[in-house]
Order: sequence, then structure tokens, then C-alpha cells
Amino acid sequence: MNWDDATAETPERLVGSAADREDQAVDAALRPKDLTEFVGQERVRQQLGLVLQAARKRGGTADHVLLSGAPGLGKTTLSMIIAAEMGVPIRITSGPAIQHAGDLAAILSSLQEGEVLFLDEIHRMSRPAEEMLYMAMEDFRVDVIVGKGPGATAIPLELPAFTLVGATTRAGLLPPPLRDRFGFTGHMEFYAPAELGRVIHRSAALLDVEVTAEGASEIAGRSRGTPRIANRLLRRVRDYAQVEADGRVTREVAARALEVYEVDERGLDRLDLAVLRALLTLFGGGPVGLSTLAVAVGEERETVEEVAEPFLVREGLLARTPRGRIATPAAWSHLGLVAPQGAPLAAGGSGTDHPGTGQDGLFGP
Ligand SMILES: Nc1ncnc2c1ncn2[C@@H]1O[C@H](COP(=O)(O)OP(=O)(O)OP(=O)(O)O)[C@@H](O)[C@H]1O
Repeated sequence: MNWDDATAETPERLVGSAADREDQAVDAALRPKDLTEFVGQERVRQQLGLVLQAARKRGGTADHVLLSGAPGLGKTTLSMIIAAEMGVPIRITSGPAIQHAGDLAAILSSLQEGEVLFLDEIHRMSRPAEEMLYMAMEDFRVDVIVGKGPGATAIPLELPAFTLVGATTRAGLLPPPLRDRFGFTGHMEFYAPAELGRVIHRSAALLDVEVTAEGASEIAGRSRGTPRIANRLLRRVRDYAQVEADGRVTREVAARALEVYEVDERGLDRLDLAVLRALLTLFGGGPVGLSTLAVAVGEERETVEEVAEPFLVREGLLARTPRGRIATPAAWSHLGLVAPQGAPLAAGGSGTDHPGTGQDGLFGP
């Protein structure tokens, strides 16, 4: 839902995690409608299930819920499930859409009793709106300021009880007073391939596409742990299967289709591979500065840093170090290359993420 986010990935990218227009069009058909249909995220599902069950038993509204995690992991879907499980309507808005406290007051005062308010990208709300939200969450009341300067007066406005579901890709950016006002916080993890396989089978049934178990797992392995990407790749593979095969998605059909769409067996696309190949073949595996790497692949520095690198780092293929970008042993083997003698190899995995600190040029300190 954050495709208006200036830092989000380009929507046309097949493996981008932000929703494009086609995703939005099919979302309604593919979204799980209740907690039993929602695949994976066992812990969040179980804990949330208890929160909702208890609220229903008490006959009250559910506590405010904060969902954090990368785009496309199911935060909007879960908020709709919360409303459905509580039998209440849902209003959907986002932090960037609420720039004035008055915008928020207008939304809050028009909610129905018990309604779910889904606030996507909650960390991008303006400060005055955020401060108004504190009181609304705690006391179901806001103070509307009328007038300016010394003559300004605060008029208290009672609100209906509501459940706020806040979603953020970066829980760490939320001010503690806001974070503390949520009764339940769920962190959404990337999905395991087997879970994505279940998402694909479910979506295939809804789209009336025949997919074998191997076909589903071929797509799942390239979906970057993200259901939105799995659903998108499924639709592209379905197109290929209908045009170039008999309509059935087998392992071979899925692999051939995703080769055409330039998504490799690990989910890397053309940009990711270009960055990796340049790092290995032009710079001997690094360290190399971000700007130099960007020039080498003919992209903007920001594109390499924000679009390609996060997944390469997550996959343990590239490390950001204070001296620049360095390839890991896994990067060499993924491209079928042998690291030259003496090549600096970063350990794969975490602990080496230094965005923006890479010295530019091969001769940095
Ligand atoms: N656990 C799941 N089981 C089945 N399908 C899922 C699951 N999670 C997400 N999906 C599918 O993935 C798509 C994207 O999910 P959703 O829009 O809820 O993600 P999001 O986290 O809100 O993303 P964003 O942060 O970009 O708004 C939905 O169409 C939904 O069908």
C-alpha cells in the first residue's frame, strides 16, 4: 500500500515489494479473509487470535495493534482480518495523507463505534497529528484547537471507541510515547519457501490456474520471502504457461517463464545481478565505494543503495563496510565465479551493514 512512498521500490519492478496497480486490482480477490486462511506468521497469528477472542468475549473493542515489517508481508491483510473477526467496518488511510491535526480529527470523529482505523506508514504522520493521536488512543477524546495565539481555545471532542491498527516498515522510527500506546505489537517476518508455496497454491486456486507442487516451490524460491511478490510471479508464470505451454504451471514451465522475466533462482533480477557482477568482475569483489559501483552499472547511487542492496545484503551476497562494498563467498559461487587469490571476502550474513559510509573509489582508506 505504500506505492506513494518516495523511497519505495519502483513499482514496475517484478520483484519489487511495493504494490503496483495490477497488485491492487487483484488484492481484493487474493486476500485471506480470516485468520485461518492467513498463511504463516504463526506467532503473530496466535497472539492476535487471543487478543481478538478476549475482546469479543468482553464485548468490547480490541486493543490498538501495531504491525511492523517489510512491504508486502500482509499488514493490510491482517488489519482487514481484525475488522472481519470483530465484525466491524474498517477505514483505511496512511501517515502521509494526514498532514494536519485537523485531518485526523475529521477522520476520528466520523468513525463508527468499534470501527478499525488502519493507519499505514504511521511513522510518516506529521508531529501535531501524532500528538493528537496519543490522547485519542488513550481516552477516545481529542482537543480541537479553535483560533490562534493567546485567544486560542481547546474544545474537547468525545470520540467513539475504535481500534487503531498502525503499520510501519520501521518500528524503530516510532516515538516511544506512540509505541507504548499499542496494546499489542506484532512483527511480521519474511516467509519461508514452504509457506510461500501454500500462498501460491491458494492464489492459484482462486485464479483458476493449475500448479504442481514443484511448480509452486520453483516460484516460491524466487519470491524473496514476500507473498506479494509470490502472487505477482504466479500471474506472470500463468501468462507464460497459457501462451507457451498447456496452461499448467510445472517446475519446468515456471523456471522457463522466470528466465524470460529475468528473475533468477534466488529471486535476483537484472539490476541485482548487474550490481553483483560489477562488484565481482570489475572490482575484484571490492571494497568499492557506492558511487563508483553505481556508475559502473549506469544507475543512480540511490537506486543501487535502496533498491538493489537491501536484498543482496539480506541474502548474504554483499556487505556494506566502512571501507566500501565487499562481496561474500556466496556471491562468487552464486555467479559461478572463483574468487581471485587474496580477494577480500566479507563474511556472509549480518553485522556488516553500514549504509552510506562506503568510501568512494578503490583507493579509499
Ligand atoms: N499470510 C498471507 N497469506 C496469504 N496471502 C498473503 C499473506 N500475506 C499477504 N498476502 C498477500 O500478499 C498481498 C500483499 O499483502 P498486504 O497488502 O497485506 O501487504 P502489506 O504488508 O500491507 O504491504 P504494504 O506495506 O506494501 O502495504 C495481498 O494481496 C495478500 O493477498
